[in-house]
Amino acid sequence: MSEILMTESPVNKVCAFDEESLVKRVRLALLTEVRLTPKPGLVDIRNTGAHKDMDLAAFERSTAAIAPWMARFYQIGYESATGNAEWVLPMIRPIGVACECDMLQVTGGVNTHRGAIFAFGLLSAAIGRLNAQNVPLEQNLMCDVVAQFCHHLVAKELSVPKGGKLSKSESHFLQFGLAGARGEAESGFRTVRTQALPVYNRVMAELGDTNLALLQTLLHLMAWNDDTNLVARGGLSGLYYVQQQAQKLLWEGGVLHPGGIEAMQQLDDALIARRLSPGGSADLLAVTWFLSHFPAGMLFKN
Ligand SMILES: CC(C)(COP(=O)(O)OP(=O)(O)OC[C@H]1O[C@@H](n2cnc3c(N)ncnc32)[C@H](O)[C@@H]1O)[C@@H](O)C(=O)NCCC(=O)NCCS
Ligand SMILES: Nc1ncnc2c1ncn2[C@@H]1O[C@H](COP(=O)(O)OP(=O)(O)OP(=O)(O)O)[C@@H](O)[C@H]1O
Repeated sequence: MSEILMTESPVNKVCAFDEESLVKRVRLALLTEVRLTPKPGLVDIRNTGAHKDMDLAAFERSTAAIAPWMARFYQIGYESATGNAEWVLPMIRPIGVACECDMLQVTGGVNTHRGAIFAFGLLSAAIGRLNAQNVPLEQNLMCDVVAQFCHHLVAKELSVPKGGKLSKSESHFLQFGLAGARGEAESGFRTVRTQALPVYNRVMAELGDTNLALLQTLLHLMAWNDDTNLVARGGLSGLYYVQQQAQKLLWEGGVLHPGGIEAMQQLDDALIARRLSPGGSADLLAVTWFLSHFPAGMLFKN
């Protein structure tokens, strides 16, 4: 909590959170996610999951390269304070592309953090905009602003084929109705707000153990998030396989049950054997951890 200044007011907690705090907090969110172990199919300390082209060191280099860019996203959000929220995404996209270039340079061309850059780029711009408007930084307000930035994004980018070969994300949407990272952002991170944060908060309140809380939250994300990474790698049957295995583990108590960590390792082995990696859920886990440091605030309608 060191870099967040919290002052209690009778109505809510108000956070003063500047660009430097933001960069540090995003860096820590990404490192916390990748170092969390054991994560089924994902890169962690135990192994490289279902990936042959990336490892923990690549994620650490990638994190160091992309975190400083969050200050740029923040600035654009800050400068947008009196403008229309829908203008923000077209303005941060070139910054996102430049940030992706830095990522690719340090990973030798491997996509370690594309989904994370998108999610944290949007959140950073939302924080800048709220700070400039002198509005308290609350989870639900930040997510609401992200939803405003992404208004109609899925319809605009995925529902109208541009001719020629469909992109991976267009075909996930047009064939299966799955909107991936864009859909999650347009909903103001609905899966994070309705699934992940409540589980994370409950385990933290009961046990105060961040690792267990994050692993249990990851299982919930794997059980309910329509992760298009899994579809890209294993088709719809790959997505359903992971969702069913995670649900089964949760019925048995997940990692809070004796033997739960071993069961998580077995699921890791099963996903590696099938080349399945829930990368979208890993991104949302990092977002969950990041948002958990802010007060919840009023319920957001979406
Ligand atoms: C919207 C983004 C994520 C989409 O890119 P793309 O179409 O290549 O998407 P793709 O379907 O491969 O998904 C990208 C990543 O999203 C994550 N993801 C997948 N499913 C989900 C989900 N349900 N929820 C959240 N994240 C998910 C995964 O990490 C995945 O690797 C973004 O990278 C983008 O806008 N790319 C275009 C170039 C650009 O403008 N980049 C800068 C963005 S700031
Ligand atoms: N610990 C992690 N391990 C693996 N992927 C992760 C992890 N954390 C986040 N991710 C997300 O998963 C995505 C990488 O997944 P993947 O390698 O399947 O994507 P791809 O490059 O689109 O596909 P492919 O490797 O099949 O060409 C990244 O965008 C990243 O945001």
